[in-house]
Amino acid sequence: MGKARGSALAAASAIFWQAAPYTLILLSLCRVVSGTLPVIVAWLTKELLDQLASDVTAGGVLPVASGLAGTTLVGTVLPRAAHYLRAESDRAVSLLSQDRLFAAVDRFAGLARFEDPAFLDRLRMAQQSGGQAPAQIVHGALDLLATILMTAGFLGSLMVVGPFMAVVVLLAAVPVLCAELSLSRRQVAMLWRLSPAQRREWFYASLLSTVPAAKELRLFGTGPFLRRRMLAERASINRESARADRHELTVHGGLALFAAALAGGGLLWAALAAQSGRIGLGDVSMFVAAVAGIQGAIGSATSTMASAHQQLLMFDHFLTVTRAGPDLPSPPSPRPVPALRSGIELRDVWFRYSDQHPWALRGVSLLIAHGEATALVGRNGCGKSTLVKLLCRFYDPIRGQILWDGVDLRELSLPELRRRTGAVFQDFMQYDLTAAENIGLGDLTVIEHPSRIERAARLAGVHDPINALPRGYDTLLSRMFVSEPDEEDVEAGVPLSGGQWQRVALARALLRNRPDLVILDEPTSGLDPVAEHEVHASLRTHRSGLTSLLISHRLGATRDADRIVVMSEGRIVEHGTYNELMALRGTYAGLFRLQASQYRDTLQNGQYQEELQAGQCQDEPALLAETGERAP
Ligand SMILES: Nc1ncnc2c1ncn2[C@@H]1O[C@H](COP(=O)(O)OP(=O)(O)OP(=O)(O)O)[C@@H](O)[C@H]1O
Repeated sequence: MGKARGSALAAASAIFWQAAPYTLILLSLCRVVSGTLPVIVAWLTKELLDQLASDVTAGGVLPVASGLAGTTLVGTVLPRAAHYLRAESDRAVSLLSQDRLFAAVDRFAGLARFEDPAFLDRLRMAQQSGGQAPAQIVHGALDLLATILMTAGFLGSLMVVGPFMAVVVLLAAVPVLCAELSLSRRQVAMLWRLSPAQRREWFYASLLSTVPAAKELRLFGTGPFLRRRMLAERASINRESARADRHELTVHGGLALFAAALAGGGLLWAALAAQSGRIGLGDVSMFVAAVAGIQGAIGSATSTMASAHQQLLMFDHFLTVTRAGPDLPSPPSPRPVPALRSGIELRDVWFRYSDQHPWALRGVSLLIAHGEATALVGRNGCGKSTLVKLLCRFYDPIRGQILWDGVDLRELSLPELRRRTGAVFQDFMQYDLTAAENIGLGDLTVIEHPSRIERAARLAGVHDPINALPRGYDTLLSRMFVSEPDEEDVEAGVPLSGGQWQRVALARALLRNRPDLVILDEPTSGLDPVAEHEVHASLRTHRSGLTSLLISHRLGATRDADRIVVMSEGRIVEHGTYNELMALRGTYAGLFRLQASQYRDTLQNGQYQEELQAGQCQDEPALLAETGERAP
């Protein structure tokens, strides 16, 4: 434990040194001076009093008096300078440590760490320390250095002046130090114990105050329930901290009485000894300064150490995250990724998310041939998105291989592989940025090229809605970050509808200049039928000649694929063209007929005709195009 703390202190000091080397030197000097200054002041005071008592001339006291004035001046200026240096170093250190933390997070090439609750918890705690931990730890160590210097200086001085007084001061200091250390350990243990309750409290608080949960909270009326849970967590935290405060009050009260009794007794002795001429007036002042200095320093150092100790625990999370090795193995010299020529082959791929999870893929073998459109269908949870995650190499297969033109993905350069892949995921992102930036994030090299962004938007069928926004492509697609002067302006930030957001995500994926592999995981599930029809037509143009993988529960969208692959419980159970699968009359044909029958029933019972006449329904060919059925 001690060794681990030592290594954490060394790591914190290294970050501090890299962030603010000169400030660290100046701060260390400040702490050395602030540790020794009270001892020097006490010596000069003693000297002055002794000289005054021994009737020296006015000129004789001048050097000592000037020295005392000088040190007092330094003592006044020093805390302010140290305060400034501390703030300056805090800024530099937090910038560097935040950068280190998020650079480390960005280095995780896969998803496994982000889906590991224990690791996520560590990451959250490393974030919560806000990059302050390394600076706080070093400040704690410097405070301790100043306390040690001051205590050693006063004890050494008292040993010279009168060993008996040194014993008295030591006797007063040791129990205070022990008690304060034990209190600080208790406090850290308590904070550690309380952290799960605190995190639960934050979780409930965020549910109560964020947009995604707001709808359900209002609809189901769960606000009071969640508020009660949040307050219950707060109440349990309050109970525990009140108990700790009562304990601290008792200990501190006892210690104060003990220290006061010892110091008072010692002072009484010193006064009597001075009166009887056994010690000088200066010795009494030295004694008084030593008692006050040591007790004050120990008091403040222990509270600094308690917070440094707490920061050490936080810093441990920071170190675990920043020192974590790569989550996906990478060869020493990864192979370049050439343009896809023959295809991507999955060879007997088995995968599960952890040893505790069941297999999500069970021996999948599949060729996604170059230039072909492959559609992947199957019921919820059959493993479609998992297969996509493996194709993007967010995870590696547990058994089996995925080959890019015959080369295992694990041997290839991952950044290059990702550059050659374009994807729209089911859980696509909605960035609180402008429309242009939301699309431009798909390829940072063209984020400043409006024509490329517009082309992608047209392809995804979202150009017209964006163009109609108050500030066109420069409209902020959120009101979250609307600046204060614009707050009254309803046009400053405009949220999109769910389907429009989905098209923006599609445009982002299509921005890449002809990626080798395009993965579309339910790219149109939130679109209205007309929009879906348009987007599929547009995608067909974009896809032609490209290798693509389309996942969709709307089977009509898959019938044009060169090959349809049907999955069930982690296995491929059927594959072939639309005609082959329909002729097979297996799972695909069954699912297809089921979907089509729902439309056919509507058509047969006349409801459709009425809706069409009332203008509530799209025309029949468009409907049938969606299901894939031919018009009778
Ligand atoms: N991060 C994860 N950790 C553990 N299990 C997971 C994770 N993601 C998916 N699974 C499990 O893996 C299996 C396959 O899930 P997957 O998301 O691949 O299915 P899917 O076919 O895409 O389903 P859907 O059609 O509902 O999107 C499911 O049993 C699911 O519970």
